[in-house]
Amino acid sequence: MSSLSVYHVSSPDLPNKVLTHFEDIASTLAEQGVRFDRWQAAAKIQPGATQEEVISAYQQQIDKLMTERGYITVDVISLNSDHPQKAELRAKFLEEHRHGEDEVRFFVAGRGLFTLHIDDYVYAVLCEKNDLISVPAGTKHWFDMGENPHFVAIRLFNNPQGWVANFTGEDIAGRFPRLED
Ligand SMILES: CSCCC(=O)/C(O)=C/O
Ligand SMILES: [Fe+2]
Ligand code: NI
Repeated sequence: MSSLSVYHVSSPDLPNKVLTHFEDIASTLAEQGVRFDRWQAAAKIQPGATQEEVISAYQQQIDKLMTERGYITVDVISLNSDHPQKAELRAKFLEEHRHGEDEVRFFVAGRGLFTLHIDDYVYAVLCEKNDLISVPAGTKHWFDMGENPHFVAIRLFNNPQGWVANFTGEDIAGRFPRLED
């Protein structure tokens, strides 16, 4: 079940609130300029499927997002626990970073934990299949795929280079909860 836990930066062990209803998650994130939608990921895709398989299964939804919201590049992260570089990949996304553009991710299988650091608060969003999250450019955040990744996310960019991250060098991510297996 998707969820949102909101913490003060000073209390990583105790969330101020935990939300599990879609409307509550979406409205709380919207107050921070973060868009959280639920789409239908109808095609059956297994983590580990290739980028080509995923894009062709979701071409219609991708085209809709690109046309309506102006994204120009798309790629896919599709990982399962057999991936030989899973530890390195996990470590890279676990460092707090920002992007110069919105971070748009459509989960079409599995799950992952996005954590956003906005002013004095931390918003941990457990995203699952069907969730579409759009985090505004410049928002500090990190992502945990867990020790045994199991997810497929379509990433949309309005930058022709695709994924570019600016790491903040802060160690805040290490203080907040990780994705449980
Ligand atoms: C859920 S897609 C992989 C993570 C990613 O692209 C990112 O930028 C995390 O912050
Ligand atoms: Fe990111
Ligand atoms: Ni699965």
